This record gives sequence, C-alpha cells and structure tokens, in this order.
Amino acid sequence: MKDNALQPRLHILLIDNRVFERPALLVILRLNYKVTVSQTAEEAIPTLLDDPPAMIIIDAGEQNMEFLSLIEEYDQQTPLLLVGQHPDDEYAGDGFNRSALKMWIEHTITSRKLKTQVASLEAGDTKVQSFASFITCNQTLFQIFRTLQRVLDTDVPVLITGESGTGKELIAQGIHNQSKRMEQPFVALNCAAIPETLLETELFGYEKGAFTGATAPKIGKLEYAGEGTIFLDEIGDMPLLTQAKLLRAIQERAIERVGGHKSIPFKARILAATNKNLPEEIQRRAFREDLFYRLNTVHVELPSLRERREDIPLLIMHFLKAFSQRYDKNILGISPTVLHALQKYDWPGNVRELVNIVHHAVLLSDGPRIELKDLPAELRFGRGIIMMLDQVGKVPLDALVEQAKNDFERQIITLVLEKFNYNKARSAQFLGIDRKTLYRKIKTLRIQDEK
Ligand SMILES: Nc1ncnc2c1ncn2[C@@H]1O[C@H](COP(=O)(O)OP(=O)(O)OP(=O)(O)O)[C@@H](O)[C@H]1O
Repeated sequence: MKDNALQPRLHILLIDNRVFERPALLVILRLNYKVTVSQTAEEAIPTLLDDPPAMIIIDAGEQNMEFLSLIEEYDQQTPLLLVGQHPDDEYAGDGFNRSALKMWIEHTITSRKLKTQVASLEAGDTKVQSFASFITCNQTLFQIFRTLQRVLDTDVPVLITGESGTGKELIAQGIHNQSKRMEQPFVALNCAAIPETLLETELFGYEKGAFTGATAPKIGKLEYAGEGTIFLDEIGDMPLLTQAKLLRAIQERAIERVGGHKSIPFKARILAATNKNLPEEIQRRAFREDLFYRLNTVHVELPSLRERREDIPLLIMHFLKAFSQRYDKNILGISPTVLHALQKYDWPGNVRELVNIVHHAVLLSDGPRIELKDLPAELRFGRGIIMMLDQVGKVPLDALVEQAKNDFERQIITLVLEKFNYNKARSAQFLGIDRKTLYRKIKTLRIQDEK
C-alpha cells in the first residue's frame, strides 16, 4: 500500500519452513503488511490466538498439508492462501507480479469478510435499536433516540431534518405512537404538495360561505388533530403568509377557520420536517426566523444512508424478510457480491431507494439468495455507464470508450488530489506518475485544481 501512513497495516501470518531459503516473498509482503513468520503450524498457534491475522499464507509443501488440519482446529474463519513452491528468484524477479499478489490477498480477505458479514446478518446478530418501527445500528441515531425519548411526553415541537427518504416521517410517527397522545389522531400534511391557496384552508378549515363554493363548513388539519399530533412535512416550502398564520396559532394556542370569527383552542403537538436548510432559507427571507425558533425547540438531523453505511445490510435484511413474506417467497439472504455492490452505492434516495431496490430484487429473484442479476442496472454497472447508453449508436463506439476512459481517469486523479489536499508531489507519487505528467493530465482532462 502506498498510503501506509493513513491506514493500519493488515496483519498476515506466513507459515513457511523455507522462508530463509527464499526471503523475497517475505520482503514483498512486508512492503505492504505487518507479517508474523512461523516456520511450523505449532509455532503459529499462539499468534492465531493472541493476535489474530487477517489472512494466513501457507507454503504448499507436502508436509504443510498436515499444518492445514492443525490450523483448521483452531481457526476456521481466517482466509488461507496457499503459495506454490516457487524458487526465490521467481518471487524476486520481474515475472512475479507483486501487485497481483496484493490484489489476490485483499480480494480473499474482503470476500471472507463479506461472507462472515452476510452470515452474521442472516443470523441477525448485529446490535440494533429501534424507535417504533425505525431501525438502526448507527451511533448518531442511538443518540437521537435518547433525545427523543426524553421529550416524548412533553408538548415541545420537534424539528426533524435530513435528506429525502432518511425516515423523517417514520420518526414523527414514532414520536406520536409512543407518546401519551397515541390514542389521539396523527395528522400529516405535506406543505409542498398543496397549492398555496389550498394550503391555508387545509390547515385552518373554513366556514360555510367563506368563499364561492364553500357550501358547507370544513374542519382543517390543525383542528382535526385535536389533542394528537400534527406533522407538517416539507415545512421549508410553506408560503410566508401561511407561516405567519401558523405562528399566530402557535403563539395564541388558538385557530380561526377561514371566514370565521370563532376562536378554536389548538392543542395538538407540532412536529415539522424538511430537507431544506432553514437558516439558509431565513437568510433568503423565504422562512420566518420567529417561526423557526418556535419549531426548533428540539432539532434532530437524520444522517443520510451513505453516512451510516452500517445500516445498509441491516435494512436490506429487514426489508428482504418483509417482502419475502409478502410475496410468499423463500429468500434467505443476499450474495456477498450483491452486498458489496449495495455497500459501495451512494444512495441518493436514502432508505426509500433501498426499500424500492429490495422490493424489486425480491420480485425478480428465483431464490434462495438475491444475486447481482436481480439488481437494477445502475447498481450493477454504475450510473456513468447507464447515462452513456443514451449516446450509444449516436456517437462512434471508439469515441464513447475514449470518453469513458477520460472520465474514469479524471475521477481517479481528482480523488487522489483530494486525498492529498491537492499536493501535486504526493499525488503524483501515489499515482505512480511523475509530476509533469500529473500537471499535463490536470490540464488536458480539465481537472479542477483547488490549489
Ligand atoms: N430506519 C428505518 N427503518 C425502517 N424503515 C425505514 C427507515 N428509514 C426509512 N424507512 C422507510 O423508508 C421510506 C421513506 O421514509 P420516510 O417517508 O419516513 O422518509 P422522509 O425522510 O420523510 O422522506 P421525504 O423527505 O421524501 O418525505 C418509508 O417506507 C419508511 O418506512
């Protein structure tokens, strides 16, 4: 690894009784890993117990086959790699591909890790907490649950922010369902989905004759919620005039229907959610600061799914079970390759997107496990390729491939530049090219240089 300083070294146990006759393998391994050498399996047992390695590399000599059974007795989890009886000059010479060895080692470790992860998921032994039906194994969310538990039975409003699909409504439902108001109505209103003129009557209701067509009085959502909970979703999209009316209702603890004069007590608890940044909206004068302070007594920000990747496998298994039951399918789990693809994915639509993908996969799957073929194309191939499909047939294939190659190179270089804070010398060294070449590529590939 070139970034030794940044990552802890993997520990490898090398069992090789000829290690001193052919030191090159050890030298190569030591470039990248922390290596413990044992000449016999017996000698290796204490290491296995005291400092478990990420991988065991064992020389494939005849007598070592006995080692294998001994090792198996102590440890059946750690991946094993058998190396052939190459003479030292083969390891040391050009014919021996060091990066291939490294790739092979890392692939074996990752795939074993994924298999163990899948097995433990299927056995259901991850530490999970739930807040009503919202489940997670993420520490930030555990903290949020604790905050919410403390205010469950109070009247204080809670502002729930987070990207779309992170579970804001589910949290709001959870607050209501676990509070003393649970027997009362939970009324949700999406402030972005309703035209401005209708929003006000939806919230406050109207009296007969309030406007043409108002032939009978109508109860608004604030009134209907009674002593229950009103959930104002997408509050950031509420028009300013409605914001002013809502603020008044909160301050006076009373509402008036449109076209009416009677003051009706307003007792519901307010929960509000938005994926907008309200302080920014206040700056733009699109949101009232005084209303913000009223709603923001308790504020929780739900992390996006890519900020809590540990929840990805948990949620996959959760919805896999639910959909398998719903469709009466016998799906036991997912293949390690699928888990890998799903863990790498960025989830712009968060949990809602994950639910859709698992739903789709369960419908397509013949069981017993979800395989790569059951995933949508953008997950199997990446968004880039799917977007390029539009151009296939319109642009010559060679040109498309060239464009893809440039895109790929641009992404790699950008990532490396970011990793080293735009330090050209270190980035070039990491990429294995000289600095001049790096400067040329930054220019020709039009890479943004943040220096
Ligand atoms: N942690 C979770 N555990 C179980 N289900 C979840 C979780 N988070 C989200 N979901 C499910 O994901 C879907 C989207 O959640 P929800 O509607 O609560 O998100 P939202 O943040 O309110 O989205 P939007 O901002 O688009 O309104 C729902 O089907 C919900 O049940």
